[in-house]
Amino acid sequence: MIRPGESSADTLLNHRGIQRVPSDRIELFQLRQFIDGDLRTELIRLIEQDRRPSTLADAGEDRYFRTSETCDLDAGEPCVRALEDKLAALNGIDPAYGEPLQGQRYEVGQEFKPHCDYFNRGGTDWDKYCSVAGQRTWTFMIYLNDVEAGGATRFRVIGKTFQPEAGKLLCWNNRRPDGTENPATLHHGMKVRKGRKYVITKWYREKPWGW
Ligand SMILES: O=C(O)CCC(=O)C(=O)O
Ligand SMILES: [Fe+2]
Repeated sequence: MIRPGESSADTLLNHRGIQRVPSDRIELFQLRQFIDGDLRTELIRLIEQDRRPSTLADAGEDRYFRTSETCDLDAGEPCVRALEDKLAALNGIDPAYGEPLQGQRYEVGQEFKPHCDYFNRGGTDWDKYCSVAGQRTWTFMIYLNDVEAGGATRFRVIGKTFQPEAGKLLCWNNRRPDGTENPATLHHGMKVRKGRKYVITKWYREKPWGW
């Protein structure tokens, strides 16, 4: 039996059309056309309405590390609920273990430099972000639009790059099979060169988020 806060390759591969990305270093999957045009339009509208500069845990010296804008999506909005339901059906994770959905918007020149989504144990912000819900476990990310140029997501340790494509979902386990954080999940939201990029990010935790 799988734990309520967990997903697995077997669960994900039950979904028609999902592909495991070949790598023996990460559990990483891609699913095209996960969400339709109406839902994408609604989510983009919400991001436009409520965006604020993106922030970082353990922010270092580099003010240009993450230059995008972020939107905390209101769980009461019907389109946000619809996306939560689709994610739960795909990954089998009890929604209590998820952080609230976020939207990200990148203008030309904006990026999120190479990083891992898990928090640094012992980092200055560990207690602030992890004392209740624990470490991040899985990441689910959905591209809401096609980008005219740039904006790919590059996993440089495993040499794989994903182009933004409206409705496409990427998801990966931030841990190795033994449960420790996996540095091979390092990824870079590369600069948008032309157009604008919108994505949804959903992160899960070891313990309930405490909604
Ligand atoms: O925008 C991307 O391609 C990556 C976003 C990302 O890595 C994040 O929000 O953690
Ligand atoms: Fe990330």
